[in-house]
Parts: sequence; structure tokens; C-alpha cells
Amino acid sequence: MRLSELAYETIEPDPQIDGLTADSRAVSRGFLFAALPGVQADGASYIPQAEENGAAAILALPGVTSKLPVIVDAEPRRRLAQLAARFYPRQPEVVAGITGTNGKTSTARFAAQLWTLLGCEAGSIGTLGAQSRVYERALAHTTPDPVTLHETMDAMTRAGVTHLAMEVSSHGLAQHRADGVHFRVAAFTNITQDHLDYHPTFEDYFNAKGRLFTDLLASNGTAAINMDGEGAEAVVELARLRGLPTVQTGWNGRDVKLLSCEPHMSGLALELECGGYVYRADPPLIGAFQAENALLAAGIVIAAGAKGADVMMQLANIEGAPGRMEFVAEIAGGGVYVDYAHTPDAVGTALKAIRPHAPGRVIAILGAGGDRDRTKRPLMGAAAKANADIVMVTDDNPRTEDPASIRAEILKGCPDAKEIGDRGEAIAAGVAMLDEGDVLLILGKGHEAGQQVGDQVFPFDDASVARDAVADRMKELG
Ligand SMILES: CC(=O)N[C@H]1[C@@H](OP(=O)(O)OP(=O)(O)OC[C@H]2O[C@@H](n3ccc(=O)[nH]c3=O)[C@H](O)[C@@H]2O)O[C@H](CO)[C@@H](O)[C@@H]1O[C@H](C)C(=O)N[C@@H](C)C(=O)N[C@H](CCC(=O)O)C(=O)O
Ligand SMILES: Nc1ncnc2c1ncn2[C@@H]1O[C@H](COP(=O)(O)OP(=O)(O)OP(=O)(O)O)[C@@H](O)[C@H]1O
Ligand SMILES: N[C@H](CCC[C@H](N)C(=O)O)C(=O)O
Repeated sequence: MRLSELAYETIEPDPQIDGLTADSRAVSRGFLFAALPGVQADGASYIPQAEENGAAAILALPGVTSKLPVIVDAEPRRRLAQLAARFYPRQPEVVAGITGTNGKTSTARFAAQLWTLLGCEAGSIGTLGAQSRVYERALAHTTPDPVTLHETMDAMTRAGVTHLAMEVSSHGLAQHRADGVHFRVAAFTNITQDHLDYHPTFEDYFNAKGRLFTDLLASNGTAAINMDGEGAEAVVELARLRGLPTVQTGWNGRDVKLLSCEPHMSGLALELECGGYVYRADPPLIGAFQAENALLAAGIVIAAGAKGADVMMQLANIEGAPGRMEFVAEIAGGGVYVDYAHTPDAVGTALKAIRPHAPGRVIAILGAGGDRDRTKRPLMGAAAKANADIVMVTDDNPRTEDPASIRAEILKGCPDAKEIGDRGEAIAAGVAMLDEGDVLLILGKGHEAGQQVGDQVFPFDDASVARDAVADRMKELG
């Protein structure tokens, strides 16, 4: 593709463009290099490296110079996404974007499962990567950079995916990573505190999420909203201002309404109302909050055109996502579970949700990630203290921070907690504490396969560490 075709500008010279990237280290001959101003660095300072690597053109802010043809744009991130959408033009027929603080991954997975059960070739993109029956790809971000995103969507579409549910994070929205995606449905789970290291205020965080509804949802699209989530009314208002229809779900939902939700040992017994009819479904999901995510997923699939009755019939068949209230081992009439709660709201929600599974005590293990919102740490500690019988504070991904300082900030919210920095030791100590009917809930890292300390990622998987600890304890008990 010629640069002028890609950029919709008359440019001389007009080189052939063979690829796009915002990372000078990934530039190959014929690539367009997008010089983006970032948090850590200014992409413009890498233009010489891009030129050396064979770049054919540059995208940059006004005032930036190069010996190569330059596309000048005051919003280069937005422009890069537009270029990426043109360079990789194929998108599934139906794309649903899901935003919110908690529940995006589960909702995206549920929506993709429902579509599959209804006979569509469906997939998802998010924290667990790009997944479908016909195409899989590991991804570094919940919402990938626009080049990776559009390339992935193009490849998924070529592989046959027609229905895609994708997570759209607030970072992704603020950085225009998903611009150029044709969203038929935009969905909202909830908004509570997170990422206040990146967003200067909670309002800024909400507004970033709001972009999915105000800027990215197609003008003939539909908003699907979990009416039980914090912030739902404000999102209804965003849709109303654009005159867009909504599908409202949850206990407070209008279109898919939860009438009752009874957690039992292996799942949830749900009673719902949709289109004037009452349905029962018993999905194998642990945690009452998963009912909200399941109903929102149903709302997404209905918003994209499926019949409510058909969707309700399949709700019993959806399965939980890895690392989300995942049962990993049984011990002494209780069990060990792993969950990805890494916000104050999620810690409280997950601990409340596990209570019905614990005839005995609830023991919580948690840490908090380094180089992320510090203000959430004592609140996470307090949420654990309020909802667990015993709390143990350990390390999550310290990244470049001092792990002991992170733990000290969590401990401000739960001063009586036991502190064990080494996560493996903490899990072993938690398992050793389990008595008849007790439950251990290991929070924060869910499906993650590594622990990031400094710049290094060491293999670490909560579920397998917990299984090994349970096996050791069983041996000891004979
Ligand atoms: C705060 C944030 O989101 N930063 C992301 C952003 O970095 P940045 O633009 O600030 O990059 P920078 O390091 O300042 O560099 C500026 C530019 O110079 C370029 N560069 C840099 C070095 C070099 O040698 N050559 C070069 O060209 C970089 O590619 C970049 O374009 O763009 C980078 C490239 O796409 C991302 O890798 C990086 O994600 C960082 C690592 C990150 O941790 N992001 C997390 C917080 C995130 O995005 N999380 C959300 C999920 C949150 C949730 O919902 O829980 C996600 O969607 O994953
Ligand atoms: N509807 C919900 N309300 C409150 N908490 C929830 C809800 N759904 C999930 N959670 C909690 O949030 C955790 C993270 O869930 P999930 O991975 O689905 O969220 P996410 O929005 O994808 O997060 P991230 O983008 O950070 O990966 C879960 O493990 C659970 O503890
Ligand atoms: N997407 C989230 C994941 C957090 C997971 C937790 N284990 C941590 O490291 O903080 C983030 O980047 O904030």
C-alpha cells in the first residue's frame, strides 16, 4: 500500500508501506514508524534508529523532522489507529467492546461462549490473549496497541471468526488503541477505584471509559449495561445523549432481569426474566457476582441480534474463565480457590462470594502490584479485613518497587494480618492453616504464569503452587 493511500494525503515522495509500528526496535525495511510521545520516553528521539532500520515514513507531532516523508498529526495515537485499521482492514461482522473496572474478562469469555453455543464462529481478545477455536495469540496487554489489535482482528477474521468480544481498558481508550474498530455493541460492567496512578482523577478514569460509548460505538450500535454496576446510570445517559438503544441487565435490569441467584457448591441457580418469560439456568460459575457478568454477556449477544429465548437456553452451558474464582484443590471438607481480584471492590466482592462455599473460616491471601495505583492498597487491605476471617499479606508483582513497602501500605488497612513476603511460602502457610470446612482464597494474580520482580518475570502460578502445597499437606496428614 502506498503511503498516500494509507494516510489519505497527497505526499511526495510516496513510498510503499510494508508495515507499521510505534517501536523503533521493531522497524523493518519499508515500515512506517509512529513517533509517539509516551510516559517514559519521546518516540521522536528514536527516529534516527527507525531511519537506520529502514523505515520508509514517519508519523509524528507537528514540528518533528526527518529525512523521510512525515505524516504530521497533532494526535498521532489516534492517527496511528486509523492507519492500522486501513492497513489491516478485516474485522469480524460483529465486534462487542467491554469496559469497566472488574468483570471484563469473564464477560468477554461468556459472550464468546454464548455465540459459539448459538452456532457462530466466535472469539475474544483481552487479558487472556486472543482466543477462538480457529485462532489464538498471546497478547501483552488487555487492549493491545492499535497495530497489534488491528492485525489480530484481521487474522481472526481471515481465520473465520465472525463474532468478537473484546475488552477495552481505560488505558486502551485513553491511548486510542481501539480507535478504528467498528463496535456494534459497547458494554459496561462497573466502575470503582483503580488506575489512579495513570488517570489524574476518578472523573478522568470514567471519561476514558465513556469514550467507548461516546466515540467508538457505531451510530447504529447498542449499549449493553450491567445496571447493578457502579456508574451504570451515567452510561445509560451517555447512550441516551446519542439516541442509542440500550440493553439493560442485572437485578436492576429491564431487558434481562435477575430474579434470584442461589449459589451452591458447584455453581449458581439462576432465575431470570427476559422478553416477558421466566427462565431457569444453573451455570457452573463460582461467585454470585458472576451472575452479573453472565447476564451482561447475554445482553451483549441479544444487542447484537440474537433472540432472547435462544440466549437464555444456553446460559446454563457457560464456564468460568481461568483464574477467576477457580477451584484448584479440595482439602478437609473445604477448598482452595484462585481469583484475579486486584482492586478494593473486587477483593470485597470475591471474599463475599466465596463465603457460601466455606462451612468453616475464610482465609485470604493478597498482595498488590508495584508501579500501579498506590492509593488502592490500604483499601484492598481493609476490604480483606472486613470480609475474611484471617488475612495474609504477601507479594504480588512488585515490579520496580520495594516489596516490603507495598506490603506495609496494604497492612495499613488490615494491621492484624500475617505478613509473609514470599508468595510460595504464604500459600504453603495458608494451606497449613486449613481446618475442617475452611476455604483459602488466593487473590490478585489469577491466571498469571509469572511474578514480575524488577524487570524479570519468574515462573509462578498460584494454582499449581497451591496444588503442590495441598499435596504436601495431604502427605503429612497421611
Ligand atoms: C502507561 C501505559 O499504558 N503505557 C503504555 C504505552 O507506553 P508509552 O507510550 O508511555 O511508551 P514509552 O515507554 O513512554 O515510549 C514512548 C514511545 O517510544 C517508543 N520507543 C521506546 C523505546 C525504544 O527504544 N524505541 C521506541 O520507539 C515506544 O514504543 C513508544 O511508542 O504504550 C506502550 C506500547 O504500546 C505500552 O507497552 C505501555 O504499557 C505499559 C508497559 C503498561 O504497563 N501498561 C498497562 C498499565 C496497561 O496498559 N494496562 C491495561 C489494562 C489495565 C486494566 O484494565 O487493568 C491494558 O490494556 O493492558
Ligand atoms: N461484576 C463484578 N463485580 C465486582 N467484581 C468483579 C466482577 N466481575 C469480576 N470481579 C472481580 O474482579 C476480578 C477480575 O475480573 P476480570 O478479570 O473479569 O476483570 P477485568 O475487568 O478483566 O480485569 P483486568 O482488565 O484487570 O484483567 C475477578 O477475579 C473478581 O474478583
Ligand atoms: N491489568 C491489571 C492487572 C493487575 C494484576 C495484578 N496482579 C498486578 O500486578 O497489579 C493492571 O495492569 O493493573
